[in-house]
Amino acid sequence: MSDSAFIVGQRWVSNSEAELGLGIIQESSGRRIEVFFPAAAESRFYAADNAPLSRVIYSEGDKVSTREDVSFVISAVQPFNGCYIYQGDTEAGEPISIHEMDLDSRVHFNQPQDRFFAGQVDKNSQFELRAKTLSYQHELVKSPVYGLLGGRVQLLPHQLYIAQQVAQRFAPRVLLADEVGLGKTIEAGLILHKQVLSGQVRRALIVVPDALLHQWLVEMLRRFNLTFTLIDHERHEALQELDEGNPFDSAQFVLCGLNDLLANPQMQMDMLAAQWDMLIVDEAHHLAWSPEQSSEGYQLIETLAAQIPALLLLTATPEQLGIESHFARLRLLDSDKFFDFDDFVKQEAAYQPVSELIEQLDAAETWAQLSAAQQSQLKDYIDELLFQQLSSEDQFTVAKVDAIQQLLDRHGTGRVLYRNTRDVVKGFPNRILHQYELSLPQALVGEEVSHIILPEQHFTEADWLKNDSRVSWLVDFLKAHRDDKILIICAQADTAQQLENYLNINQGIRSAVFHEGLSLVNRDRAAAYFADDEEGAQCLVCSEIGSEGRNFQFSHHLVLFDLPVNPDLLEQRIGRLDRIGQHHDVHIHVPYYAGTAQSVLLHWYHDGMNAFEQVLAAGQRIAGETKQQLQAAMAEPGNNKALDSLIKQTQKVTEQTLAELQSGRHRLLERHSYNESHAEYVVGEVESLSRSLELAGFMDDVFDAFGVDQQPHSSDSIIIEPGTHMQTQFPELPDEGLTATYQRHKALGREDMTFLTWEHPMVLGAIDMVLNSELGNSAFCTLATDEVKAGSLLLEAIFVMRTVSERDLQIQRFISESHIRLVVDERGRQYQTLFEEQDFNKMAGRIPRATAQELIRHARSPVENLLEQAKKAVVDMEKTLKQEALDNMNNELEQEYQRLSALAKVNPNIRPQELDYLKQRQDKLNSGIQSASLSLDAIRVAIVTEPNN
Ligand SMILES: Nc1ncnc2c1ncn2[C@@H]1O[C@H](COP(=O)(O)OP(=O)(O)OP(=O)(O)O)[C@@H](O)[C@H]1O
Repeated sequence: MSDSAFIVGQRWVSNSEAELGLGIIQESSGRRIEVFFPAAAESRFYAADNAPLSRVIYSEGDKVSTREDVSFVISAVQPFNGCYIYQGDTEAGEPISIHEMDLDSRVHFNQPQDRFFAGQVDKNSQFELRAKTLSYQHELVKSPVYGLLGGRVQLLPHQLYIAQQVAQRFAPRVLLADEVGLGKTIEAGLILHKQVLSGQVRRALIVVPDALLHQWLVEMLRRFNLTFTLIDHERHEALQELDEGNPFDSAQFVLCGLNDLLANPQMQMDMLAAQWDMLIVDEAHHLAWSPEQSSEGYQLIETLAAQIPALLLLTATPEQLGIESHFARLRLLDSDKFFDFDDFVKQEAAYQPVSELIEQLDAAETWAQLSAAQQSQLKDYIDELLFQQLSSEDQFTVAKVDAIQQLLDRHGTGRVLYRNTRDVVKGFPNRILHQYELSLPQALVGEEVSHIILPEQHFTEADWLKNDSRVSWLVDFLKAHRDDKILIICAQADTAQQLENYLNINQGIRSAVFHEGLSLVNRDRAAAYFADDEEGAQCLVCSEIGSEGRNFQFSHHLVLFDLPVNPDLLEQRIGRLDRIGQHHDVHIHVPYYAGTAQSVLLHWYHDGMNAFEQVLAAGQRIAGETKQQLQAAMAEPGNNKALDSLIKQTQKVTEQTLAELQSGRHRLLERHSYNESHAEYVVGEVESLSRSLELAGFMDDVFDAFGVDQQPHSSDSIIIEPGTHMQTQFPELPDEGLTATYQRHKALGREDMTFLTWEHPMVLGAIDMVLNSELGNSAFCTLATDEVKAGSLLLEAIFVMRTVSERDLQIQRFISESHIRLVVDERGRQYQTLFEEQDFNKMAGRIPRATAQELIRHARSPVENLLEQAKKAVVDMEKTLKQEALDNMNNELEQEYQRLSALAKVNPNIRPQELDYLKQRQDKLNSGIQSASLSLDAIRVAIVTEPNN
């Protein structure tokens, strides 16, 4: 509507000072008008014939507010003495009718057409940036690997495979049980990150042994940009004193030490009273349980696990304490299914034939190669249709892949348990054992050799350091390896402390110590001193506690000052160095006294089960089965016969156990934990979605639009700083600026640099900033072409599908287009195919702002007509797009539902909640899509001009 006579009481907006809000004509006498802007409490005077003002008239359906802040949707607009009366119903259902003078003055124009008519036009580049941002955002959200790009991690197939499999589920509950050092923390981080980005997890809680708090805090932040708040008892107390509600509600992501929690009942109560979406528990094998009784730690986690929907338990040794302990972890994941231990043991035994069948099927090239018994077993295990395909030779090869998948899906603890081994992951360095046999020092001659496991305990305390030959051996060793970082592990904290003190003070060796007697801060400090490349310690002496969960792969020499009796502890020790990121062979050095119990242990590990040079999947079990022989041999270390018999027996048990694991449940587990071709597909998708060059181009435009300065730093990196003209705070950009790279390989080597990916909070923040602000949603340009008559007006309109629905539904995923782009003329003819986006951008010329405002004042009515034409044209498109989205969604969810409910019939690990959730989700998505509509997101009006040439 155009209405330019100035009448007292009318509402107008300033084209050049839109921030003043809605103005009221105070006086209109002849050539001068006075406008009062109540929101800014300021008046302006203008010449009536060229006032930079736009008339504001609302239409039916617009939502407005009164100056008393009562809002309503306009149902009728009545003219009244040159002004308007707006009528409607308030939210409380009361009829309301107000003069336009009584409108709220604090309006802010953000709708494209309102801004356009108010003369607020943006640069062409900003309009183009907006359209590009819509496309990029849509592409991200639609991808099945959205959430897996942003980690500062190498793209390792075994981790991405698990993360993708697990994170796509509703409230996943799994046990991540990869072998030591294969990256369970990273897998948990990837899963959490993906679920956070997709809106499924808003609040997460991590509970870990106190010694690992700092490491988790740092890993989550530097690798995933997830900022956790550490709440220990001191912080809990401080927060309590502030009296601002439950201390655990003070942060979105919280990290806690298990022991700290156990010592503080109030902390436990507060933690249980808070709402969480995901719980992660590291080193979960510490939670002791038996059918008769469970530890306090177990009980606490059990209570938390019962009320938090998603649960990730991490342990490298799921069966460390035997099958009972394994069952205890599974119970936490799903107590409905794992409620009877004896039943579970029976089920476990039943996996063997399935596993064998899978192997036989895999090896067969034709149906006929399978025996009649195997064929009939398959008939029992798989779907009828699939069985028919499998048994007809021409379909055998294709059906075989599906049949194996079905067998894996339906049998075993598969869905709740993932375990990758070094055999699958490959590329790990060798482990090399170096044995140093020392003769018994004089002071120990006559001691009971069968007791010598920790030799330092057999000297007088004052002089063990002087007399224990392992110490002098160690000093020589360290001096001979001056340029290497050496990790030394011993069982006892006292030993570690005294040994380090001696190395440091008496021998002048740069060393650090790490044991349970130190505060967490001092432990982290010691680890950091050891990690420091330039001025750091040459060696770190750790007690057993140092051997759990820590990352010391920058070192490749490990000294085992003594040997633990538990094979899992031995594996934990070696796992500090033999982990992802280790680039050298790992050298394991063991000094020991000949003819003592200690030497028996060494032979048992090395000659009996090869535990130093390879990872043992079942060390604990082998230990259990050879316990008696071990004790006998240790009781008489000089008795070669006993030693021989121990070694032979251990070798036999090891061979048998490994063979069993290969064929039984472990083989099933291995197959289900890693599917090479799917893993490669996931890695490929992550790589192709990463598009670092495009991201750099996009961010150049964003920095430009928001006034952020950037300059090259070194190859592949930039320095970003707030510019002097920056008007709003730029997300995640500190005042002092930062150095960033778009390259993963660079980011992995340079942790001081920010790694910018499409999922980095700065990039996500920038995308939000563009799309949630009005930047670029109204533009005016020339269009140099001879395809349309010069002087005509065209409208380029961008529509997006909007819906009011919960974020975690991610409706965008089902909508095939990020936006609809239309180019129309006054008669509704469409030109978007003739002038494709890129071409239009190239042909679009700048119109100076003042000229644009002048033109807009005269073009209101034709532009309103163009808008009408565009809106008419999208009606059908909206229907098609919605129908497509509904079909896509129903297809996907229906298939998923069918698959899961078929599975639920045979696999008890499918929780009924998962099926309910799918149905509810489908319903919510259905109504979300039904209520979606195409809404105008941006407009660019073009005046056609003659081509320049
Ligand atoms: N994808 C990856 N990219 C880069 N570094 C990785 C990756 N995966 C793991 N790492 C590094 O390898 C080391 C081992 O990973 P992590 O701590 O997650 O293993 P883990 O299985 O939890 O070990 P443990 O069994 O000792 O607790 C860590 O230093 C981790 O940062």
